[in-house]
Amino acid sequence: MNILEMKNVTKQFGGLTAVGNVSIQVEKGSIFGLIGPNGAGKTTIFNLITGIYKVSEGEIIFQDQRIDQFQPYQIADMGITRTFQNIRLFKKLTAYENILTACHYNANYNILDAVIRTHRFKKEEKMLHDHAEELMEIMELKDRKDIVSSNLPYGLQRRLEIARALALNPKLLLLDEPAAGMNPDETIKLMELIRQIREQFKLTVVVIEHHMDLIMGVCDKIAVLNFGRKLAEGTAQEIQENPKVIEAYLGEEEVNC
Ligand SMILES: Nc1ncnc2c1ncn2[C@@H]1O[C@H](COP(=O)(O)OP(=O)(O)OP(=O)(O)O)[C@@H](O)[C@H]1O
Repeated sequence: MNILEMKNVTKQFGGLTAVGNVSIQVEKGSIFGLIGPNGAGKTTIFNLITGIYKVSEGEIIFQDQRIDQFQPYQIADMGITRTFQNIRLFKKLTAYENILTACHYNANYNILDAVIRTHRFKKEEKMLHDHAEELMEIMELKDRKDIVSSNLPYGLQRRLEIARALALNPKLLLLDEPAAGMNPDETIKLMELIRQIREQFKLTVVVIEHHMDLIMGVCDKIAVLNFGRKLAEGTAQEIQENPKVIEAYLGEEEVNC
């Protein structure tokens, strides 16, 4: 069963076709990779799915509902969450506060509960704190809990961004270059974490990445974009053997698109 479908989606910026007639289907519970050279249209696809950009043509369907005319907040409420290519944490808040702030998006109490500190407020607050603790633990950030996020090493900031995205209880998680700036060990660790959170949170993940090891190691299916067009789609093995993909860039000495 598909959780997300893009049908013949085109996005134009003036005369530039950033995404041209792209169709993809993402199966529920899968990890789907989007790869392609710089400027291929990958981030534009994330911006279309999340409603930041409106499609010029085509349809985007999430859980059997057309979402391409929805506002970003409506799409977020339906359970689509993303991380960004350029880290966007609350820089002056601690790691814990970053996650807790996101957990509060789903807080189930009103302002009166908060002012007079009702039983419901206290119970709910405890749940949110427990959830934040759990996410810190899963993402192995617990020993950095009280560190201001801008002081965390880059790799941990990336993990914190994912933890914060998970705090919103997404059904579909979009990761935009989660391994950017990570060394090979950190990248392998991240790969394991992506698998783990998919299982634990029953998530579907779409990941854009330039690290081919991560993409080939973690994705059930991969779509390759080139100049805004879908060049190929398939399993890691099919993609690596596809002559068009090899010609476009995998055949380069360094497998790093
Ligand atoms: N808001 C915008 N206005 C005009 N052009 C844009 C806009 N956003 C993206 N583009 C253009 O669309 C094309 C696709 O960009 P996009 O950022 O989606 O590529 P990408 O595959 O994510 O690249 P990278 O790997 O470098 O992040 C590029 O030519 C880019 O300059």
